Amino acid sequence: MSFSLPAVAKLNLFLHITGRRADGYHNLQTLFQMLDFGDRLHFKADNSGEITLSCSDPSLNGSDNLIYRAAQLLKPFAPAAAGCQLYLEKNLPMGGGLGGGSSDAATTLHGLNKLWQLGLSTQQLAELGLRLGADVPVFVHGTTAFAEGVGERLQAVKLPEKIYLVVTPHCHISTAAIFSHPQLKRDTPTMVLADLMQRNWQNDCQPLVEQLYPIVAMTLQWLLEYSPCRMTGTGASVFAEFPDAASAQHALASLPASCNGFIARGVNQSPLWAALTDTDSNS
Ligand SMILES: C[C@](O)(CO)[C@H](O)COP(=O)(O)OP(=O)(O)OC[C@H]1O[C@@H](n2ccc(N)nc2=O)[C@H](O)[C@@H]1O
Ligand SMILES: Nc1ncnc2c1ncn2[C@@H]1O[C@H](COP(=O)(O)OP(=O)(O)OP(=O)(O)O)[C@@H](O)[C@H]1O
Repeated sequence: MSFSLPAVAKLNLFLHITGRRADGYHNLQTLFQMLDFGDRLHFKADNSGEITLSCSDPSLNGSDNLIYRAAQLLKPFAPAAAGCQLYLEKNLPMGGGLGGGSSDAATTLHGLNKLWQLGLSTQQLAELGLRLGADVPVFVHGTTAFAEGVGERLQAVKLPEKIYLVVTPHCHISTAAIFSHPQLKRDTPTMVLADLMQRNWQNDCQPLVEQLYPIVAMTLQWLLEYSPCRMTGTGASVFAEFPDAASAQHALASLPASCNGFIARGVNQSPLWAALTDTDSNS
């Protein structure tokens, strides 16, 4: 059996940090917007009992890849002879706040659950995924969602499916470094979702990241000429909403050389779900 599945990006439309837990992790309130753009993972079953992974970007070939680690988490649920060959087509920038690695891990969990016919529920996959990272559960559920806790308490939200220009300045920002920084704002009051939806949306990591990485501040200034914009996650990517693809394309055409960018549509449900249904009907 073989098939391929998408691993899409997310935006944090707002990101509030409401406190720090004893284990160092932070409690958040965030609105995850799924996009229709991302990586692609190819799955092939074999009877080797081994997991092999190769990537379009060879720097990702190691066993610390979240895809490999997700596959290892599922291996104990499968017969000893169950093996797989995985190939990652990497399209998303890394360390960009778009959740690429987490999304790859979530797609791996769904893909191998199918390939090895494990019959695990989405909830079981999300709980396993949380061991790999706070962003993995939302990609396992694959819907635009409001999240609390460290990002694992999810409530699906339906939003208008808008066009976004996503711009990633050429700098790598470590999520752990931002969350452990003494100057990070960690005291935004917890609010109910209805109030959060009414307010101006903000990202509590943005002021610190703009200060530490002037290129992020400059990219936001450039994008602001076209449309109101914000940062996603802990950066470095920033995004703005556009009324249509043509106006987003107009801005993308004058992208500074210090950045990469792509245009995507916000979707309420990840295309992963439709692709999983297709593999059902093809297998
Ligand atoms: C910034 C976001 O992308 C917003 O969606 C996520 O909160 C980050 O999720 P992630 O990359 O999956 O994060 P993890 O791989 O679990 O953790 C990376 C680092 O970020 C810190 N971290 C992460 C999530 C969180 N709620 N609080 C944290 O303090 C942890 O100290 C950890 O060392
Ligand atoms: N499959 C993967 N794809 C990308 N990065 C991976 C993967 N597996 C492990 N990594 C490691 O994780 C780091 C962060 O990658 P990722 O692209 O997920 O960051 P991010 O978009 O900032 O994520 P988040 O928004 O969840 O913080 C990379 O620098 C890389 O070393």
